[in-house]
Amino acid sequence: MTKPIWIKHAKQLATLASEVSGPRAKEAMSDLGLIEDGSLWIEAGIIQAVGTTEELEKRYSDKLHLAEIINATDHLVTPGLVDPHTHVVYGGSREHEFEMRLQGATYMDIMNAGGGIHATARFTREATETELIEQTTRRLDSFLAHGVTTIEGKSGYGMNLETELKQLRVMKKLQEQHMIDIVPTFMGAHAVPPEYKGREDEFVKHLIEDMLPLIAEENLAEFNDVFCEKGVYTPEQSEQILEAGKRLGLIPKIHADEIEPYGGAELAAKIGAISAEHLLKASEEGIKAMAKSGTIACLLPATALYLREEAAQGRKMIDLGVPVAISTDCNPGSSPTTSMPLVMNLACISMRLTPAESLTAATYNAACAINRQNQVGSLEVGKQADFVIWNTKSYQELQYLFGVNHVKAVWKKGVKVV
Ligand SMILES: N=CN[C@@H](CCC(=O)O)C(=O)O
Ligand SMILES: [Zn+2]
Repeated sequence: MTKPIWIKHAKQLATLASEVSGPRAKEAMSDLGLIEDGSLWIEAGIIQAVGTTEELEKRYSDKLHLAEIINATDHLVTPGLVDPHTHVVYGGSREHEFEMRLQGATYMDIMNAGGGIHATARFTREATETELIEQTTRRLDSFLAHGVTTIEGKSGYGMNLETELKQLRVMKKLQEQHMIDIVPTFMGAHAVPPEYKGREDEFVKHLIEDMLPLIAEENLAEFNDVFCEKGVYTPEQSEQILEAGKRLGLIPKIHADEIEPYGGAELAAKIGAISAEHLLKASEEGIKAMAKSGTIACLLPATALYLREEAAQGRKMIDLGVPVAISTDCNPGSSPTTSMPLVMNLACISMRLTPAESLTAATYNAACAINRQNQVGSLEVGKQADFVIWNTKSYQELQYLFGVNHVKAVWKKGVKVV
């Protein structure tokens, strides 16, 4: 039997526990469930008790001598960060596009000329499963090193059945091999594959009739995502794809209003998507509709910065009642990063979230965006013992010190992994 683990004397223990159930909006995003001189008791990878050090010392007085004791004096302890939107499984690299964009080419110019998502699809179609596992493992290690213990991962760099299946199977294998938890999303509608150019509706039909049923039958994904954008998939096509997924039990997500306002936020609210992603150009009506439907805004400030675009209106969304989550969007084109701490900094700097809101967006609300709020995202009895000990004294200091990795230690399911 493994020893119990006692984390004690955390200067600040941000539990993220709250009376509010479900995604947090408005003031609820500021409630971090803080405990000064906080303590956690863990057995078999699961949190058994949360409280002050004094409380847990009394409660477990007859077991203290059996425990592995971790002294977190002077440190902030938070839940393991959750990244609810990544394209982590891909082949190749696109550094030359970075230079093209610096010289004035836009993201869509590059994609329409056969680069962008299409370039990564060519690399990913060619890569073997073993190569993809090797490349992705390096990124997963980097996520853990930055305090991220659960991520979502999307397919979408195949856009043919064979490669979409390959990406999803790679995620399944990595889920077994790696300490990080990966929650899979099917995104066959990430772009229109070149072999279907001019025959978009035929591809939509193929995706609905041939791809989605197989993905669902093999239980390879929990979510279904579409790039709803001018020149990619129309709101009508997106709706058809997402409704077809719903009928098979796949929960809808939408890449919405990233480049142009296109009714994506409105569509997310209409079809009951769990989250809408990007939203840089979302309309006020769309934001209000999302607040009403409780759709989570999954905001990606590192992507906006990398594309040198104005960030999404995170402050306004929270004020209007939309629950906000944040993510790296880790992908080889518009956000090649695994740093959620940087994303938390950017959420404050470029979207004017408060430090407390930013932490909620990167933990509990992020877990809600991938339907894992009962397992991770907060430090509560019965949940996985996924947590980070930071080299800062407070969450305020963590958000203030910019662009540096302050991770001291990362624990996943009660095991120290960093
Ligand atoms: N915008 C669409 N898809 C990804 C980028 C994919 C890529 O450029 O490879 C995103 O969420 O940012
Ligand atoms: Zn994305």
